[in-house]
Amino acid sequence: MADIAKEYMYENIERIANGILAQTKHRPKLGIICGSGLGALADKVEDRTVINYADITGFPISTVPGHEGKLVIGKLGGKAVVLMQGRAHCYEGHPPQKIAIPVRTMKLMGVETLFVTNAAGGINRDYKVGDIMIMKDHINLAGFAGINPLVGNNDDKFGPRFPPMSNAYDRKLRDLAKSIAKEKGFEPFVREGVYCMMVGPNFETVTEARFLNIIGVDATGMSTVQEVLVARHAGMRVFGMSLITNMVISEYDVESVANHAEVLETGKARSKDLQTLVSTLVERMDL
Ligand SMILES: O=P(O)(O)O[C@@H]1C[C@H](O)[C@@H](CO)O1
Ligand SMILES: Nc1nc2[nH]cnc2c(=O)[nH]1
Repeated sequence: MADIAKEYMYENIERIANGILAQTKHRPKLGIICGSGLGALADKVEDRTVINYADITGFPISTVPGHEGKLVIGKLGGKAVVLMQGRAHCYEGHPPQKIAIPVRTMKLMGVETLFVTNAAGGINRDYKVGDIMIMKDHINLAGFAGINPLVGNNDDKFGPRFPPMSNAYDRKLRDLAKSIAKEKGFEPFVREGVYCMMVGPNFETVTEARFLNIIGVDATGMSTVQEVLVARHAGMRVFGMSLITNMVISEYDVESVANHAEVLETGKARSKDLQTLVSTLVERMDL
């Protein structure tokens, strides 16, 4: 088996984590990754330290609009958090092992729980644009093609060779999120379902959309799953939410097509409710 590249090694991640901790007084136990157009949550973080990904040697940089590329460390809902305002994706040319770096960095900073968010296309035909889907499970379709951040030599300091994945999304946090949604009157647009990662960057063909529906997918996107695999490998607790920014076209020969501008627009429109859901969850969860 090929050796792990130096940049992915424990010692390098430890160096990155210590470098970040040296720049802030906060010691977060919660990490939050904001997907396309969802980075406004960072505005709610108080007493913050902000570091550009470009200033963190070894961090993957995002090149996509809607991903600010900033690490924000401070207080949210009374708790210390480290928030990623945007993420890098495999379709930007990053190997999956590189996508693992920010999650492992958070782990070595002391983070125990990871929240992941993303913009996704609705596959479930009962879903509507603007729905928020609590992630119950995922299908790692990219993994079926061998694209998995855990491939390669396993360093037991990060986690075990064969991590279970049948309980990836924390049940208690999902229940808490659902009860908060009920209390806030969000029930009409909060769902719970299965996310599937496609590598992208193209959106789905009609037949791919139909296939995803048949195999039990509710929403599809181009991220998140690899972060979840790495977090669970490292023993972190995970909670995830998808914002349904568009419905994936599942009829042949229709005029409209998916586009990134629509994704960002919906992100803006539903941003406040998503922020309320996340910040209330942070306030009420045990850490
Ligand atoms: O980072 P996420 O998964 O939120 O971004 C989604 C997938 C693509 O990067 C982009 C497509 O509009 O949004
Ligand atoms: N793969 C995929 N990713 C998305 N991200 C936001 N919308 C979509 C979509 O329709 N398909």
